[in-house]
Amino acid sequence: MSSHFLDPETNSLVDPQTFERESHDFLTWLKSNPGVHVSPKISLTDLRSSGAGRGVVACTNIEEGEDLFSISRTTILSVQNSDLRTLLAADLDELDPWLSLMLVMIYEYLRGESSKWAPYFKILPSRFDTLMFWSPAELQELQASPVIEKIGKQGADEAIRNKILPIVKANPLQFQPPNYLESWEGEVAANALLELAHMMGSLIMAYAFDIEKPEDDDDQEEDGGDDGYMTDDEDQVPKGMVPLADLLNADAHRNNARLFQEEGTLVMKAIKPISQGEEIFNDYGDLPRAELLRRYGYVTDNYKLFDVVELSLKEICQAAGLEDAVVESQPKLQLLEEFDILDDGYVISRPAAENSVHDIFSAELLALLTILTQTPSEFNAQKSKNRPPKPRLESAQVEILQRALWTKATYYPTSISEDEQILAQLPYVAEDASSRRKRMAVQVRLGEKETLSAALSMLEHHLTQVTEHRKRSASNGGETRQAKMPRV
Ligand SMILES: C[S@@+](CC[C@H](N)C(=O)[O-])C[C@H]1O[C@@H](n2cnc3c(N)ncnc32)[C@H](O)[C@@H]1O
Repeated sequence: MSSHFLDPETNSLVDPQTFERESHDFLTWLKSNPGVHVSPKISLTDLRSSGAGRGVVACTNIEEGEDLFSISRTTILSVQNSDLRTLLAADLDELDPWLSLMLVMIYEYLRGESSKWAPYFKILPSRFDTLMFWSPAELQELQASPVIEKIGKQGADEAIRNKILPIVKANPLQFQPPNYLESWEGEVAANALLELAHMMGSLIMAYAFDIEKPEDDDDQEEDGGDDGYMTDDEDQVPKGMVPLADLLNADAHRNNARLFQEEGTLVMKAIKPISQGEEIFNDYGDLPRAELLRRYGYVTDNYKLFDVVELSLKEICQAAGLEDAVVESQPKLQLLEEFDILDDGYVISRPAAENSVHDIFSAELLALLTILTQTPSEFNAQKSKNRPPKPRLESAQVEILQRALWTKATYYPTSISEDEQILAQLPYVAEDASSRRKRMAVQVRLGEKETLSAALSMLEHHLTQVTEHRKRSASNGGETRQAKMPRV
């Protein structure tokens, strides 16, 4: 059973009756807001026994296209709708969408019952399994997964200390310290704020929606941003907490509802017929399980097909025998950089039966491998053509890729079969955080190893095809070379 829904007073699991009552109070509050409509065909349900917290289910059959609920824009917990917007406008304007919503949520949370969103906060979790909260020992279970580098805890801590704490300290009237603190001064208070800010940051990451201006018409999925809580420039869209819309769990295969952003309201509609008793699912996108874990703190096998393995530029350069991967000292890398096709890392998706090498190994990766295998005279010719190399995947490129993938596999201390055995011994739904997290870590690292292994098998098969083609071509006097070369 998930321990996310704890009674803040007793720190013990909220009992089912209290859980039900909080759901009921939340819905009563929500429906009391102007412009909010909730279909009587849906209800909130307790899914803690399957590790999924609260969820939304159909109480009766629902047709495709039916409105499940609509939430007026004024009910969204956002910078726009909070009084803090008028009280501290200048401070809020200085912050990016993540930090400004974080500050607003801290403000509203500290107001307790005086906040318009008090009944909403009561049903939101205060504990998370997102990677931000894992101990070093728990993170170690992820082994060589690159997701560890993306957690961004240090950057988030710094942003909170440097940007949020000074505003909170300077405005004690707006941000009343909790009872156990006299003021926001000192390290104990700073740590308490850090904890509160991380709670809000994690809620934004796993619950918030990008809120489009009414005139934009693209539908939005929930977006957890990039590394840490902070985001790239392109992800500067205002964010908001949309009550009820964020109580839908997600499932890559069973997605049956979507949030449509209309002029004055956001409407959740059924995108498929939904049968009585069925859970109503959103979709968080095609996320590898490592990302699902980082942003949402859970994994399910339904996201297995999106697993990836990542090779860094450095790992590929090493496999190609280069001394380093410093662009300034490597003319081949420089050339790719000039054409804007050099990356720090390359993502390799989990191969499916219908995939060709072309689907799994990107054109940018193949261009890198191609240039790395060019002889000095080929490279000079390439430079004088002033064109990026045509991506190839023949034996020379395959060899580098195989070497890089084999080396990568050695960074994971356990094998696929060992992980399968470990997984078989771990409880499916664990009450304690450490076994729950261990299970998820093993699922993630196992998925990456399976992806590595499948990519290697695919390369092996491709190499056989390339070799056979060469032999056939040689015995035919080279005539079939262009016509039958395996596609890359
Ligand atoms: C947007 S909220 C959904 C509502 C959430 N279940 C709750 O009780 O507040 C996202 C969180 O729900 C949980 N979740 C979503 N989909 C899930 C699933 N298919 N299985 C288990 N947990 C899920 C994860 O903890 C995730 O961070």
